[in-house]
Amino acid sequence: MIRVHKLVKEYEGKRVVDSVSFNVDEGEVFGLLGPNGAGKTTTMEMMEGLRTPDSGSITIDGLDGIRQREQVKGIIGVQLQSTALFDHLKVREILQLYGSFYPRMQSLEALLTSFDLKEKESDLVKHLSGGQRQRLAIALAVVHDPKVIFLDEPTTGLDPKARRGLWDIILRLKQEGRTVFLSTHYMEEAEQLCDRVAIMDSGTIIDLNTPAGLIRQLASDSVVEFMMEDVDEKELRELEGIKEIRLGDGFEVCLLTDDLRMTLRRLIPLADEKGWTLQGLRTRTATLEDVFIERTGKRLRES
Ligand SMILES: Nc1ncnc2c1ncn2[C@@H]1O[C@H](COP(=O)(O)OP(=O)(O)OP(=O)(O)O)[C@@H](O)[C@H]1O
Repeated sequence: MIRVHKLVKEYEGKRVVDSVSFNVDEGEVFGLLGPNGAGKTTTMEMMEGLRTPDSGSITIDGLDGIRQREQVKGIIGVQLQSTALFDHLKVREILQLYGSFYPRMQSLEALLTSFDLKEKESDLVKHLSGGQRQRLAIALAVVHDPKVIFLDEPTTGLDPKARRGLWDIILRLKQEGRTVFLSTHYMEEAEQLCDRVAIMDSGTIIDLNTPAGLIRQLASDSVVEFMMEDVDEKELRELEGIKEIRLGDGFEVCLLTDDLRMTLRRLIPLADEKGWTLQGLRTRTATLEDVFIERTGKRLRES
């Protein structure tokens, strides 16, 4: 459905998108994951026809994303940042207004119902909660029944309940057969929603796979976390199974292991012997966040 080939964008001589290529299949939810400044928004805005690439090509449903921008606009939907919504219009009015920009519009009633905005239809946009505003922003992106939807960090700043509400909506867009292109800082979101994820850092795609595939590539599959004062990294490194040690701010220790059972069997007696207190010891399986740190050495923005 989407083909991006060797896309390049420079600002003041600095390459912020550096020969990026990927394909997005019809009907998939494709995630672009990366830290602040990685180049996600610039990439998406070139795909949306809002910025012109310096070189490279974009094809969306067979149309040239650079030379056939007007036709592309008819088949894509772009979620506006909620701050850009017209605060002084009512929910129903803004949906009608956006619908009027296109030759055909989805049924207003169906939109209000499926985005859970029926009760709010006569409320002013400025009186909506964060989650309701985001639902409205996505409803506005699909008023013209587009094949492809671009969502730029749709759940940033939302509480967990509102975020999950939006996830349901995004999965429904997929069930309707639409292709969803999503940028996010939230690992859990990428794991839950995306069929495939491209990891972007410093203007390039450094990995692209299914969430499970990315995690499988990790050298370690489990993580042991605890808090400890005066970390003896050398002793910890010699524990069986340890692939990597990450020390966080404060006293946080994170051990990545490919043999959780053996690591724990050695860690506990070692802590007794040395008189270490391992506060809040817990284990978990590796996540996309671990993949991201391993590949980039960076953390994504904290949720
Ligand atoms: N119009 C512009 N002029 C100059 N530099 C820009 C412009 N837009 C973006 N940049 C720079 O390009 C780089 C990539 O920015 P971009 O917004 O694409 O990153 P991002 O991955 O979307 O980050 P975020 O998650 O913070 O939105 C950043 O260093 C940014 O400062």
